[in-house]
Amino acid sequence: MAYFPAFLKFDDKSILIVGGGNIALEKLTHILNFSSNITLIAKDYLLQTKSLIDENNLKFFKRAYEKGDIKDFDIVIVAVDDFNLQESIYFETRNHNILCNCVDLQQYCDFIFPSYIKKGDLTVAISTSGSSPAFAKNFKQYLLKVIPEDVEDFLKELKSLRTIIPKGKERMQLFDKKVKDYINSWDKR
Ligand SMILES: C[C@@]1(CC(=O)O)c2cc3[nH]c(cc4nc(cc5[nH]c(cc(n2)[C@H]1CCC(=O)O)[C@@](C)(CC(=O)O)[C@@H]5CCC(=O)O)C(CC(=O)O)=C4CCC(=O)O)c(CCC(=O)O)c3CC(=O)O
Ligand SMILES: NC(=O)C1=CN([C@@H]2O[C@H](COP(=O)(O)OP(=O)(O)OC[C@H]3O[C@@H](n4cnc5c(N)ncnc54)[C@H](O)[C@@H]3O)[C@@H](O)[C@H]2O)C=CC1
Repeated sequence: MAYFPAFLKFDDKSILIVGGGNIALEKLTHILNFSSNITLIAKDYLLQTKSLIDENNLKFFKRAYEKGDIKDFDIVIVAVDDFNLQESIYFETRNHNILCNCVDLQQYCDFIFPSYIKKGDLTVAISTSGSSPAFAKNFKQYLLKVIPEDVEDFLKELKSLRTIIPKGKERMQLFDKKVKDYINSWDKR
């Protein structure tokens, strides 16, 4: 079954990352763009992970995961190099109202991380449903070259016009044309 693409409200969720290595660092970097309510538990932390923790004043514990650690969290990301621990934390979360992501075992993921672009209010998320994360990453890099920097300002302008112009057919047509013209102009840049 395919994954349902949705944009989650993150700033009211408490997030636990188990692990402090390369992949925990990647997941942490991505999540920090949307929330700072993040706690980490790991036996060891990469220097770079520890710097991000300090810069963002995050709560962290330098120790092995213990059963029950998940219970106060809404979202748990298990970024450890231990498949048994990934599996057992996933099954622990089944007794709670917790969304779980295990970095190696897709069958134990309630959600998967997309590759994404964020420019102001524009977010483009790319997933291959786990078929090829490398494709998701490289396709993002391609799209980054296509989408112009000023898209952020263009969206601001549209947002403000939507508050001024009354709703209705005319407004729909006006916005449709304005956006078409803007996107068509990318080819000529
Ligand atoms: C299922 C998923 C679960 C999840 O992590 O949520 C998952 C799982 C696994 N990834 C693996 C490998 C790699 N992952 C990346 C990169 C990214 N992986 C991400 C997401 C996801 N990875 C989810 C599916 C996303 C989708 O496609 O829909 C991205 C998009 C987002 C992010 O990490 O935040 C981020 C790019 C971010 C960016 O730059 O934009 C690279 C490329 C690289 O690092 O250069 C490689 C090596 C090349 C390759 O394998 O393709 C392995 C095997 C590990 C091994 O071989 O040991 C597994 C486990 C398995 O498949 O068994
Ligand atoms: N989903 C994805 O995008 C990808 C997933 N992976 C997978 O991610 C996993 C992690 O990879 P890396 O971060 O590179 O490994 P790493 O060796 O850099 O980090 C592993 C981390 O897990 C922690 N850890 C291990 N056992 C623990 C325990 N019992 N309690 C608390 N912390 C514990 C270690 O202290 C360390 O911080 C690997 O199994 C790899 O196959 C790899 C590439 C991409």
